[in-house]
Amino acid sequence: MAGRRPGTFRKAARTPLGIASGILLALILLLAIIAPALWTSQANAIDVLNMQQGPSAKHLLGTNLLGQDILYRILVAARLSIGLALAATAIGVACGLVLGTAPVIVGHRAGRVITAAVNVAVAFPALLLALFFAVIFGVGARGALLAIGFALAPSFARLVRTLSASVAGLDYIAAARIAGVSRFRLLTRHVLPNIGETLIVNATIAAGDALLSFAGLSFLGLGVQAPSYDWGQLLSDGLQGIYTRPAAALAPGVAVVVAGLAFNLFGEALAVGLGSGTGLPNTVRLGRLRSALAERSAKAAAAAAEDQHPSSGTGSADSVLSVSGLRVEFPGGVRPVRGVSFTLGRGEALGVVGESGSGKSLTALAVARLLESPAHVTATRLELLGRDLLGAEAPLGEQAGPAGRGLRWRASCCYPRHWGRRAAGVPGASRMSDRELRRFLGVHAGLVFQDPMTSFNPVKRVGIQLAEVAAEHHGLTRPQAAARAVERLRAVRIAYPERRARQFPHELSGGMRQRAMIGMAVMGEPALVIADEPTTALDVTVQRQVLRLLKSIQAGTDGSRGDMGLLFISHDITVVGQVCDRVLVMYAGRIVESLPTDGLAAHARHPYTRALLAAVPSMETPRELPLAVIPGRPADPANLPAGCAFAARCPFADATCEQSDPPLVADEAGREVACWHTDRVLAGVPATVTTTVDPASAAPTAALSAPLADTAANREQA
Ligand SMILES: Nc1ncnc2c1ncn2[C@@H]1O[C@H](COP(=O)(O)OP(=O)(O)OP(=O)(O)O)[C@@H](O)[C@H]1O
Repeated sequence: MAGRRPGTFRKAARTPLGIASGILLALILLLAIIAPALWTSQANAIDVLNMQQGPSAKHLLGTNLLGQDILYRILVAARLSIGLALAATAIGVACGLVLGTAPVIVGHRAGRVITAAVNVAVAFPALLLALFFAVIFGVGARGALLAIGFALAPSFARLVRTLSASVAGLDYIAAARIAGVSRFRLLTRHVLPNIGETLIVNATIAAGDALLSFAGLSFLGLGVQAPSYDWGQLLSDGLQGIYTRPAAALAPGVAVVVAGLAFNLFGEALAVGLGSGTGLPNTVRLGRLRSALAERSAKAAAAAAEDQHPSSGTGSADSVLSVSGLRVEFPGGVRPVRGVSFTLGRGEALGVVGESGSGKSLTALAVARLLESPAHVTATRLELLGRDLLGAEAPLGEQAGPAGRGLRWRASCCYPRHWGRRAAGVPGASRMSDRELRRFLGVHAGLVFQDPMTSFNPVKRVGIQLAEVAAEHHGLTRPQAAARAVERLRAVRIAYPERRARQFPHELSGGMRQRAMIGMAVMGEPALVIADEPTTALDVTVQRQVLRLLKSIQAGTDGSRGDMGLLFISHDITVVGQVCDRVLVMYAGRIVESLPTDGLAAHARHPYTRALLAAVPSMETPRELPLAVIPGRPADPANLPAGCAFAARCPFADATCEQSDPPLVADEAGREVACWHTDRVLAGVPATVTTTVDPASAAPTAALSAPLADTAANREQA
């Protein structure tokens, strides 16, 4: 919804259903425009010799009481019927917009009254409201128009309110608020443009309903009055002779149904098309998968090379999560995750660090099976508690895996709805259906996102949202789930949990929301919790509290089982050092180093890891010198070099680095690094041959090439 790219709306209509219903709708609208100009005289012509006749060659659908041709009248009535339906929908949308957005503009108290009134109005069936308003506004086309328009308003008001609430909590709205943007401007510039598409889809569907409602009112004699006529009135006229001339009644009925269906189906097609691309919080904007088989086979060779990194991805009986050869690709040759492998043991906290764009979040989302098309996720192994999460398709015939790994199977999945539908191919893994997989992940995995505001539904109370998880995945009754939600809020050290459970997300502070999010993630004591930069949005004090909380839950010092695996994603290597037992350093979609956090500064051998450590200022960092930064920019996942992706920014890089990507090699202590020059890195001897390092970044480069500064922080880490 928010931030949808231009053109997506048009693309949504390009489904088979969208095309068919679009053509039908266009024909009906064209008919409504041209029919009165072409056939009004024939429709109004009175033929006293042929009154109340059945279908004949001259009058294909017969004639009415005055001998007027029913077919021509149905064609001509299209304009009034459809015009009134569209006008009523416009009134409904306009009133809905006013009522739905009023609470934002008029302030809290008046806003609550309006919201309550809208909620009461929504409880009444729209047709009942239309009849009520029809009596108030009087008989006739204008009265019916206002009646149906106002009857539609409450549901649009509710929709606008819900949609506005869902975008109102987003970061950019908060930023605009802080910048002093007025409420009205906030609404017109930031909120409404982001809910426009959904409103249009709903308005299209509502136009079909309005058409039926008009036919109903006219049929009851409350709508269009003679000498004007619409389909409802023709239906009413035709019904008088239903037994002798059924065509006169059936034909206007068919016209109403066909036109109503065209609106509804077109709206549905738009909704399905647009809905498939809308997202999860913190997720990736999705478009269309364009991967052709030829492209796939061309990439296979490069993939094979990347997957040869031995890494820690062999899996073990005691591992919570086993990932091997995980890659994520987007159309256009974008390869943000390239053959990532790791295992996460029970009770282990594994950190993933790297600069922005290194592929950390996509790795987490792929593991949690949250990536949708056009993201193309493949892996040779993706198992949680030994169960295959990916579902596997037939092998692509690649048997050229790394020596000792034996036959290599390539599991592939693009759409969540395909989960489990593929034949199981990963040895030892059992296949799950879609439902089983959802349930399995719901019970055994929890997620904590960077911004809990976008992860919580803004219009639902916190307790209800937590309870939903328990009710859905743990089979608890409502009261049990509610009690569990309160208990979890207490466990994550939220004061007055009963009261907080009854509040909406926006009523909690940032730190509280994040703790509530953690509470939600651990509702069922999952085996795996993925925390994607959970403290980035928090101040340092709250950050410490949240980190401690996560650590205590993971280690079991808070009374929980203590065997939870924590996959902790951060761009801050010192935070990872505090929370995790082991760290994976990611660069350009690959793991370039894997080592224990204990003695991180002393043992880091990859220039990138050392650069990340050097970039952390400490109390002893000389204030007169500029802070060390990593020169240049992160590699573009759509345009990766043939050799080491870090070479262009690395002072140790030489021709070898530019030509070939170093494999991830384990030392005798089990630490893994992907660098051709670890000895020189440890000795702090930069390359003699200058590479393509950005000359503008020469000064910081010196900081990289020097051995890691002997600062207090580094000593502490060492
Ligand atoms: N839908 C998409 N289409 C194309 N490229 C994408 C898409 N989503 C993400 N990417 C690219 O994938 C790369 C990795 O993204 P990811 O979100 O995993 O990075 P990250 O390391 O988590 O960064 P951050 O710390 O900023 O969250 C980025 O370069 C990003 O531009």
